[in-house]
Formats: sequence, C-alpha cells, structure tokens
Amino acid sequence: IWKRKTHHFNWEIGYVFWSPDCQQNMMIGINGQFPGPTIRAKAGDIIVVEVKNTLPTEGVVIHWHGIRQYGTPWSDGTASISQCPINPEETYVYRYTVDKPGTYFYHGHFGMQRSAGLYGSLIVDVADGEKEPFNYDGELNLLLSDWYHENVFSQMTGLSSSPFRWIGEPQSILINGRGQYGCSLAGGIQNGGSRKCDVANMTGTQCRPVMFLVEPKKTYRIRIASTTSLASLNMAIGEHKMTVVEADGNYVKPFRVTDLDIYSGESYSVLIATRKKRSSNFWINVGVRGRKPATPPAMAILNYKPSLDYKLPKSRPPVTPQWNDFARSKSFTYKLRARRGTLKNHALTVNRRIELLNTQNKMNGNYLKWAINNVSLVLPPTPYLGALKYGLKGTFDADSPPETFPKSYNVMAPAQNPNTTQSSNIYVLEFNRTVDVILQNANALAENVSEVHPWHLHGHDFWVLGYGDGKFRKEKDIPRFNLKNPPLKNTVVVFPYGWTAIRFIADNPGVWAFHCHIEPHLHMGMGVVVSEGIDLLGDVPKEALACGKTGTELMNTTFTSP
Ligand SMILES: O=C1O[C@H]([C@@H](O)CO)C(O)=C1O
Repeated sequence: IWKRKTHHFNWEIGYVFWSPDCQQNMMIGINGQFPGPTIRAKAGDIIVVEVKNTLPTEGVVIHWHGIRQYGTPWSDGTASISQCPINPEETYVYRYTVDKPGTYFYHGHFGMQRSAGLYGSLIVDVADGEKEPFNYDGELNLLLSDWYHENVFSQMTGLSSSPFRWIGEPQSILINGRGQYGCSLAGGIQNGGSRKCDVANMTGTQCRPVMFLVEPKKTYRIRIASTTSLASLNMAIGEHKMTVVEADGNYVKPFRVTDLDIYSGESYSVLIATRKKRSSNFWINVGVRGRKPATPPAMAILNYKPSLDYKLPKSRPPVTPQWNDFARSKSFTYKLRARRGTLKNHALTVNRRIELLNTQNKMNGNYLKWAINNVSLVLPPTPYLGALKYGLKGTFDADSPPETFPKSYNVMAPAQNPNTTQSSNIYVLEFNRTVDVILQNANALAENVSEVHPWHLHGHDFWVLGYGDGKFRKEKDIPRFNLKNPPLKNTVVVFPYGWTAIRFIADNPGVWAFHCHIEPHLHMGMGVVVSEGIDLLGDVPKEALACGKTGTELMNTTFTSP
C-alpha cells in the first residue's frame, strides 16, 4: 500500500563565508552551508519547507524548479509573481507535492540571489512499488553552477547602469559547489590555471574536487542539473560513454553520447557502465559552450575502487567541443525524444499561438535591456497572484502584451530601431486551452552576434515541437512539428539566429513566469508572465500578500489611539 510521506525542513537563509573555488567569498547559504541541503522524496510525497530569512537587509524567496505546483501556486517562490519577498527575520512556509519522479533543483528567485549561491538539489524517486524504466546499481548527483567573484549587488548595479557594465564570464565552474580558481586539476592540459592543484592536500577544504567512488562492472545513474548564472555547459567522462534517459524530470528515448550539453535550468540523467577491470581513475570534465569561454573547465574524479580517490587519472581529460560549434550542439539537442509519445490523445488542437521575438534593446537612450516583442519585463511591487485573485486594480500594467512581431523584422541583423518599452503586463491564458509559443531569436545589438537563451516555464512542462534556423515561417514550419514523440521539458534552448516551438496546456491555476534562465538576462527584462484559471483558486496564504497593495488593502486594520 502506497503511503505519501510529508518531509519537513527548517531552513535559515543567510550569508556565509565560503571558499567554493578555493577563494573565500561571501555567499548565500542555507543552515550555514553551501550549496543548500539536498531534498530527496518519493513521487506523491509532500514537502514542507519553513524558510526563515536571516539575510540582514534583503528579502528572499525560493523557487522549486521543475515542480509544477498544481494547486499551490503560492509555493512557486517567485518574488512579485507568486508572493511577497520574505522579510528579514520572517518565515514563509512552502508546502507542495512532488508529483513526478525526476532530477530537479531549487534556487532563489529574487534579484540575482541564485548567482549569490542560493541553490541546491531536489531529487524525486519513483513512488513505492513503481519502477524506473531502466536499471542501475548506484547513483551520482552533479549540481553544476558557475561562480563570480564580484558580488551580485555590484553585478546588478552594473547591469542597470549607464554606461552598461556587463558581468563578463564567470571565474569558476562549480560541481556540487566546488571548483578550483587559480589552479587546474589536470595542470596545463586544458586552458586556464597553469599551476596544478595539490589535490592530496585539499582534504577537508571546501574546494576539494568531487570524487565519485564507483565499482567495476556496474551501471550508474548520473543526475546532472545546471543552475548556472550564465554559462552553457558540456559534460563528459573520460573513456565512458553515456546513455541519456531523463531530461527535466521526464523520461526520454535513450540515446548514447560521448558528451552532453546542458543549459541553465535543465537537468538530465545518464547511465554509464563502469569498466570490467579494477582500473585507475577517470576525469569528469565540465566546460563552457555557446559563449567564448574565459572560464577554465571544472573537473571531478570518477574514482574506481580501490584507487585512492585523489589519484589523478592517467588518461587525458575529455576536451570540451569548440564553444561555437553550434551544429554539434544542435545535433545533441535535436536528439531528444519522449520515451513514450504523450501528445497523441490531447493537445492536438491549438487554441492560441504566441510568437515571442527575443531582442537586445536600448531603453531611454542608453540602458541596455532584453525585450520580448519590444517589451522588457519589469516586476511590480504587488505580486500578481494576490492582485488577480482579489481583483485589485492598478497594481500592474493592464494592457495585453503583443502576441507577435512585425513580419518584416530582420532577425539576421541588428535592429533598425533598438528602443524598447518596459512593462509589467501579462498574457492572460484561457484555462485548459492549448497554447503554442514560438521563441524567435535575433541578432543582438552588435553585428554578427546572436546569443543562446535557455527559456524556463514555471508551473508546467511543455512539449518541444521543433527548432529551426532563421525566421519561423508558419506555412513551412508548422507542418514539420514533431507531434509524435516531442520531449516534455520545462527549459529549452533557443539557438542563436534560430527559433524553438513549444506547446503546453494552460491547466494550472496561477501566475507563472516564463523567462530566459540566464540570471543577468532576466534581470535585464528577458521574460514574460502568464496567468490562467485564477477564479479556480482557493485563498492565497496571507504571508504571500503582505506587501504592496495586497498588503495595504487586504490586511487593513483600523487602529484607534488609546
Ligand atoms: O546581455 C548581455 O550583454 C553583453 C553584451 O551583449 C553587451 O556588453 C552580453 O554578452 C550579454 O549576454
């Protein structure tokens, strides 16, 4: 008999001194630790996290990335959208069901707190009595991130200053919160860090590389999630092929690869077979893709019993493919298929198609922004969820954002007129209707530049129907959509100068962010907000409403002087 369990956590979010890449810095930790604790539960279980904010002077929220929050939109943890930021010394209780097995993570969703280190793993196993559609003997978990030495307040100030100050490339890539700045595990074999790290002497340090103990002749599941601020990554294990079996908490048709691309906001599971003989160690290598790298690759060690775990592998580390080999990235990404086609029986009729043009823009002359159909997102002081549920007027821009962009727009060249408007307007979706979204990339402000943007949708999984180069043409491209076995995901890449088509059913009452998962890009306005089925919702917890107009109008008490 299946019994759902409730897992209870008490977390204090606060600043800690930490040395994630051997250099001490200030980061956001949970209960004094970085990365935050791993949540592990079974499908159907309930998670309750009491989050106490002990950051001295700023609010905080936590988003459970990939968890759809059916019936609990106030637990989605998006500041200004689903709740008010939790004030210092105050507590907010997140309560939600993890309904689907898979590899997930959680992270801050206010300002750029994710980049400050506020994240951790969330892993959901199959319910008791259920089985994964593949077998394995052991499991490794890799949470990938990138790390900047400049603090996020300085980063945010630069991004919203005129002249604009770009944050640049991260100093380090971290694996489970560990990287090595200023030295390289593999010595001069790969660029960056000419000095070889003294691994034997790193025992007990916070930057000691991750060492995964494995036995020969076994199958391991490796879970990989990326919560990077900016970097697109590529992961490979020396002399071990990988079979991809899961993406974003959904099973995929297994396929074999030598290396795997992973964009911020994505997660994968791969299976590896360990070698037959007791053998020396092997490298796990994580390098930068998609942007010209200025960050050395991160490394971990696959440690075969009985080798010493810090014994450096004899074989060379795998080399990350050329950062701008987009043909290769596409061939990986285009391979993803659902293990079982799930689209057949429903969602074949599309009720609405929204085309979203992604552009880099100027605002009021000289502020650099990203915009969607020429609207750069600004979040309102009153969270949408409470404002919509209780019908408070005037808390955000009431006009409807554009559904498309001029057909004459040339996506292959810098915009003729790069000026954008800013708005807090939202797409109101009809409940239970099927929506297609075409994400259209374009040239950035500089000539011959178009960037990678991984888009993440809150509250839903979506089917990825197709990708293409250049401008989306409905007559030609819609008939080519994959309606047979499109993969279900919550984050999908839009390649430079390309488009990506997704489909989802607006079946989750709430207000949901849909945005580029690159932290500075979201900060610069690269996202939209959708709402659906608000009238079907029960009462929003008061703690989610204690700011803005929901604070002043809904929690109004009349005090009389004594
Ligand atoms: O948003 C961005 O700004 C810079 C560059 O376009 C302007 O400095 C960059 O690489 C981004 O991704």
